[in-house]
Amino acid sequence: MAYDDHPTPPVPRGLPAPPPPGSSALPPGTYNGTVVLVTGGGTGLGRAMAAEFACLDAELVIASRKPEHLERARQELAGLGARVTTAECDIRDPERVAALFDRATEAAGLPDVLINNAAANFPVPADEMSPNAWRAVVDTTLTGTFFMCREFGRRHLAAGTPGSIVNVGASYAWTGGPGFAHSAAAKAGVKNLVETLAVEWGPYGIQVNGLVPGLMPHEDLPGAIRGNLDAQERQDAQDAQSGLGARQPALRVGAPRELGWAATFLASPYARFITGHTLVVDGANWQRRALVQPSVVPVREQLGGAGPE
Ligand SMILES: CCCCCCC/C=C/C(=O)SCCNC(=O)CCNC(=O)[C@H](O)C(C)(C)COP(=O)(O)OP(=O)(O)OC[C@H]1O[C@@H](n2cnc3c(N)ncnc32)[C@H](O)[C@@H]1OP(=O)(O)O
Ligand SMILES: NC(=O)C1=CN([C@@H]2O[C@H](COP(=O)(O)OP(=O)(O)OC[C@H]3O[C@@H](n4cnc5c(N)ncnc54)[C@H](OP(=O)(O)O)[C@@H]3O)[C@@H](O)[C@H]2O)C=CC1
Repeated sequence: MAYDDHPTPPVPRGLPAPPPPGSSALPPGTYNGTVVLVTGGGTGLGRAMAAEFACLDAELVIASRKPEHLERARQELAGLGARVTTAECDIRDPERVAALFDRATEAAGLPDVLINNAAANFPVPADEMSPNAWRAVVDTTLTGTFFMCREFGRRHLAAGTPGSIVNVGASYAWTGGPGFAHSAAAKAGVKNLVETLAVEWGPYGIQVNGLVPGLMPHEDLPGAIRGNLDAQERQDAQDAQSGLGARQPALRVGAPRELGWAATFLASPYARFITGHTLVVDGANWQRRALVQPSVVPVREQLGGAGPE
């Protein structure tokens, strides 16, 4: 067939939209009798994942620093019919992490599933990053995740019970994250931790997996990150593109419930032989590369004006 004889390719429409809210791939009641602890479960993607577990009859424990985040989510999850315990906890403090597990165990039983979703992040050029800014992000995202895993692992090892951990990551764990040196380094550590702990704890029935969201905007995004995305949207408007979706191979951004469906699968009985794996839910955005990339704009210029909120 000559080149000119090829049929006209279809108009690109991107990846199909996900099923509507309230849908599930797993059987009803999959998490009946299962306690699921979600850190950062009061906002954003943590709240969305907690909602998917709730729809499958999990009993939930949601934990983070701010009671107003937890109370809002508690009401929403209770509206889905879930039993919910809230617990204030700063995951950077190992004693408070131990106290969180005590509270969860007293209220609901030792959690069977741990979703390590809490993290901290803001854009800042590496050369302008203060030691405290580095610590705030790495201590939360990497060290806090480790403290949570350690407490969960210790208690299950002592009890002789199986369990499942899902650590939420980010794709710049593989690529580096210009403008996010602290978070990218911490997420690389989180991915590595998944691989180490899966081997250490597999013999005791504890699965450890990673889950990486792509761009999934939501109303709780911190102002500094929202501002960064808004700046790109303004640029798209100048380029006559149509929003952030146009920058993705999927031609759309992700819906938070798509992450929830992946989390409920990874921690379910149907994924028992999957461990040490990090699943990326991002419509192949992180693999997008070309020999010639868009013109380089130094991170310091991209973030001009960005500073502490
Ligand atoms: C556009 C592409 C985006 C890709 C993103 C992909 C990955 C996405 C990851 C996430 O979305 S992670 C979740 C993000 N959510 C949060 O971070 C919510 C929780 N965040 C917070 O509570 C705060 O923002 C915090 C600063 C991270 C932590 O609060 P904490 O009370 O512990 O710290 P502070 O004492 O307020 O600050 C510590 C230190 O950091 C400096 N700092 C804070 N914000 C900024 C900023 N925007 N720019 C530069 N520096 C900042 C702050 O000044 C402190 O340093 P010192 O002044 O003491 O030196
Ligand atoms: N949204 C996106 O597009 C992407 C998100 N991610 C990852 O997804 C996860 C969720 O992010 P997202 O929902 O967007 O962001 P949010 O800011 O909504 O969630 C972060 C959560 O972490 C909690 N948290 C922060 N610091 C601590 C701490 N020290 N101790 C306990 N809890 C804490 C916050 O609650 P509180 O303030 O009450 O403590 C908040 O609920 C993160 O791991 C993030 O890195 C990765 C790639 C893309």
